[in-house]
Amino acid sequence: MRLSTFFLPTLKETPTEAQIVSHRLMLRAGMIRQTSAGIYAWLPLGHRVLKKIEQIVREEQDAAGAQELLMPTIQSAELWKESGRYDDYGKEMLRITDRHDREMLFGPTNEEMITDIFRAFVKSYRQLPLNLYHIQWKFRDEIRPRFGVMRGREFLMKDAYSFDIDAASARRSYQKMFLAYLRTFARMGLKAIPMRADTGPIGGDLSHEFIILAETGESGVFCHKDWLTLDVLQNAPGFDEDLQPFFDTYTSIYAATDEKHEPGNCPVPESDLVSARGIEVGHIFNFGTKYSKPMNAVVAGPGGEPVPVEMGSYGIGVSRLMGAIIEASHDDNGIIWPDAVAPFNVGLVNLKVGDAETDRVCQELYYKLRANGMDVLYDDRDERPGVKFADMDLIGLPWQLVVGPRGLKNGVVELKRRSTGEKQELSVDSALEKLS
Ligand SMILES: Nc1ncnc2c1ncn2[C@@H]1O[C@H](COS(=O)(=O)NC(=O)[C@@H](N)CS)[C@@H](O)[C@H]1O
Repeated sequence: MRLSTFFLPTLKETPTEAQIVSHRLMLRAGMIRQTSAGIYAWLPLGHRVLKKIEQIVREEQDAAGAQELLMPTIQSAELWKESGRYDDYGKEMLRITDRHDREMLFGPTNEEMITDIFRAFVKSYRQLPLNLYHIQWKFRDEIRPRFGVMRGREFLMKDAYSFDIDAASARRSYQKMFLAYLRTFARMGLKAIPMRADTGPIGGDLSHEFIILAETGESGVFCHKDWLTLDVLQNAPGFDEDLQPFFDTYTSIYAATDEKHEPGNCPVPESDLVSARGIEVGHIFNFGTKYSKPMNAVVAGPGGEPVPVEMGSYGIGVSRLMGAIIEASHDDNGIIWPDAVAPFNVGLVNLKVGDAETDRVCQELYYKLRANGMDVLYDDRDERPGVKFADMDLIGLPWQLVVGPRGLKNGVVELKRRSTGEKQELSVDSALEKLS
């Protein structure tokens, strides 16, 4: 992509309405634009990151054996009346009336809808276990949307739903999602700590929130200091193995949100207890027959008897993750994207547009890097080097490859690693090799 034609409306000044660094940087880097309270347009740079985050979530759900589908955003109120949640949900639910005066709503979550789809087709325990998920926009009319995409009103969520014949099998489904979540966040360069949590309007009695430690986080959390150094995926089991030992290990090291933490009843000595702020990037629930009973989602058991299925639901805040990653990975100059979610892998900087040799080498690098499968943002603008370097640091691409007449006289280009600031002078071929 050539920066001279790329729609990247960066801002010079820091927007006053942004209270936290991720919101400030997403606006300055031209990634989003607020269209109304808590609702955003995803501009090209932000959209690229959103798709990369989505793809990692998708791959790890698929690896765990979940199957992707796509449910609509607009739902009938009928289903929510069946489950009894239509009135409970309160003002957060955006209620809509269609032209035939039918009561509809913009879905805040999909337990009812997925249960309706399930009960229409699944009749036997032989078809279980089943885990269906989608990555779809949700609407929750938050009373105070804030912190940019962190607490939006329209936001992108991966929500998965598991169906099992009994509680033991449902626990295994829950454990598979538990492992999938730890793998997912680790791939994004995030340390997510699973914490016992309240179940709230979703329901059930077993629930974990996955929290990223960040001083601007909305959640107050307490955990054993070991969490700060643990590598949970070292020797992690495969999805087809017994996950109970892994699950027991990583749910026994103390970690609790402030709602669950009882200072007088905490097993961790003061000296080992960390109190911090965190961002909830995922939340998983096991809620048994809370929806299958009222909605009559039953299958024929081994003896032919009708069995209401045991369910769980598993959410990841895909759009919230964009903000969480920036909160966890930035410096004074801007964003520092982990390689796995970066909008482009390399920022190619031409220091002297119009200089024949510099232009030629940039063209060659631009062509060869893309031929090697790299996403390249080529800064071919007629701008001063200082502006180019500042923009590249702001948008946070993992690598900057800088080409200028002086370097070329010595047969070198400069390669900079954004996360460390480390710079190397390399020949063109060595740079290509290092980046491929
Ligand atoms: N207002 C919001 N803005 C951005 N992300 C949100 C918002 N509300 C929730 N999320 C994200 O969505 C995740 C799942 O939301 S949830 O309410 O906890 N869980 C559910 O909705 C369940 N149905 C899981 S399938 C949260 O962990 C959080 O990361």
